[in-house]
Amino acid sequence: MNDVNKKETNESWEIAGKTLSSRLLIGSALYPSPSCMEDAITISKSQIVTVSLRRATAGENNDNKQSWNIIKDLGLNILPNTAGSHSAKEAITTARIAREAFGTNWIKLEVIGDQYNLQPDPFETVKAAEVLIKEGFEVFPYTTDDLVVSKRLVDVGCKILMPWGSMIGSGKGLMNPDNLKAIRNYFPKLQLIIDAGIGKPSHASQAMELGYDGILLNSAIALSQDPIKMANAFRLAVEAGRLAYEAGIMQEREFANPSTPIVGTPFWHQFD
Ligand SMILES: CC(=O)[C@@H](O)[C@H](O)COP(=O)(O)O
Repeated sequence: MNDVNKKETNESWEIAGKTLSSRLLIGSALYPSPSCMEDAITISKSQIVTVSLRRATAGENNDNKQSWNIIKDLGLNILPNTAGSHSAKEAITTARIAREAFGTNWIKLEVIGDQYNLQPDPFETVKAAEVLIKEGFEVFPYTTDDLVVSKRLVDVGCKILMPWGSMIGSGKGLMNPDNLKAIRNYFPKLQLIIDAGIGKPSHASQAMELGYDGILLNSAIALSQDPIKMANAFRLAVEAGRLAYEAGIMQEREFANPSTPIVGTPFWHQFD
């Protein structure tokens, strides 16, 4: 590949010991059917798929087995999640079962503290992360955009943080971009993934332009009218946002600045 062609693609990146080309992490729930899920995941080019031990994946409950077989056959990295847990104890038990069931030490730690807005419980999340890291798990904690909670998670050993964009399934995008920027600036080396609340491809681009390392989403793809087309749209948006970040985004200015600089005498005056 020559140098110009190389600039068409994102640089590869590393997370939890894996080198990946895609920065889009995808959920496996809420799709109208297992085959739609398969096509959407394939076209998204995602290399990490999150699956729940406690919840259904695509389609009806009896489609669960079929969905799981499809995901296994895709040969991607599986990120089991603890969705449905409301305490550290519940999440730890779920993570331990998931490690056996899925044969991976990766865990998306999700401890819900409020059922109405599905906000993560920061206290229980930190408690569970500490135990799981000691047990050798690679913890991907779903957290809010609070800097101090992020610091506590790092203190107990988290190398990845997954702050929310906004509430799960809300599609509201980035509620607090300034908070997300603060986390990015405070932890320049940590792997940071936006998890939840992404509703449109432009939200995903915005997060990538802030320098986030990846995006995890589910509802906006699975619940769209055409999940396969939408998965492709999100792939492109994540790639575009990352390319823009790597290219160096221009600083906003308070005043106009001519994009065509005027140098010397305008050419028509030369004939005066
Ligand atoms: C699939 C999963 O793990 C979700 O809990 C995740 O947080 C994605 O949220 P959205 O459905 O809002 O994209």
